[in-house]
Amino acid sequence: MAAPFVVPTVDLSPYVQDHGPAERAVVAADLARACREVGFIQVVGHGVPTAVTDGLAAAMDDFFAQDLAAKKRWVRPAAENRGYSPPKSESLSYTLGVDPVTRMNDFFEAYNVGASDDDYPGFTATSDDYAANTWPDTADFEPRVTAYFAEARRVAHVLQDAFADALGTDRERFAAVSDHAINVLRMNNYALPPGEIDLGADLTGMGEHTDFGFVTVLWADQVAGLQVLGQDGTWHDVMPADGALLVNLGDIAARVTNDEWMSTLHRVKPPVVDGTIRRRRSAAFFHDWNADALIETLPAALERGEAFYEPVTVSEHVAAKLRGSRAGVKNPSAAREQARVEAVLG
Ligand SMILES: O=C(O)CCC(=O)C(=O)O
Ligand SMILES: [Fe+2]
Repeated sequence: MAAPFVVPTVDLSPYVQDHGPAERAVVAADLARACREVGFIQVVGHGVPTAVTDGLAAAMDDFFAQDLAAKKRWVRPAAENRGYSPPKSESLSYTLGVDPVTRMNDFFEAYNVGASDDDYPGFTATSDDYAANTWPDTADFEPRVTAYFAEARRVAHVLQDAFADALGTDRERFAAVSDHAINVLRMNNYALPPGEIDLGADLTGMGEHTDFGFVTVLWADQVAGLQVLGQDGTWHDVMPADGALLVNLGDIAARVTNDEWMSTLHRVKPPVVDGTIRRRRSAAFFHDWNADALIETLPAALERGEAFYEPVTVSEHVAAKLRGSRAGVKNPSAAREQARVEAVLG
């Protein structure tokens, strides 16, 4: 029988506060097990001040509370992956190369910000991956979101070092491919006005998908809705423990480890209570590496077997995924993911 589904909790403080190598080795081993078996981790001891996450939540509330017309002033071209995405403008299951089960787009609305080339002295972007941010005019949106972005990026880099240790890989190897990383923070709001809910329909907050990057740091409300696909082939509700951030691996981590680590499928189905969606918020910080970095299987993983994936640049990989989500084109290079999803969804 498969082991019961549990998202392991890992205390990152030996890395955050730079305790000795013995304590760090224990953390690295715990992370490795979680990455192999689940692909999701409850991370405590991350050092993100509550005032910063409170500020993020308040900035999101102020922005999303506006009417749709006011929010639509901040829509940007899809290729830039910045600004406002209205409800039902994306369909995440297309990123996997499968049709959405309901053939209805996801109802989340989102605001995206990300790294721009100004953040990286000496680097000049040649693609849309580093588009400058636009900041809505709601009070203190920029300082509050920027403060959280910096913290989430710090946590992602701490995790990246710990992952290098866990994989027995030189930290420099990952640092070199992320010195101008495409980092994106997607702030998600799951809410639909009463009356827009057709109770007969299978409502999807965000369709099933895997994240594209190396690692995702996820802040979320303690409201049900996030569901993670277990090794048992069923969906499990996951919400952050008190004070925890959820961390999950993305496709880059699966590719470099030749699927020894899991880029786990997940989706969001917020609960409907008395005919109204229980509002839920989340903010996913995607640490995606440099646009021009090549995603290649690590030598240690190749010693264990033939590579499942062709090398691809981060930019090509992200573009193939986003074409699916935004333009309704099934991602043709997601064969392995597609097989996994179809095994579950039929
Ligand atoms: O809302 C959530 O908890 C998950 C969001 C997510 O998976 C994403 O933005 O990629
Ligand atoms: Fe995700």
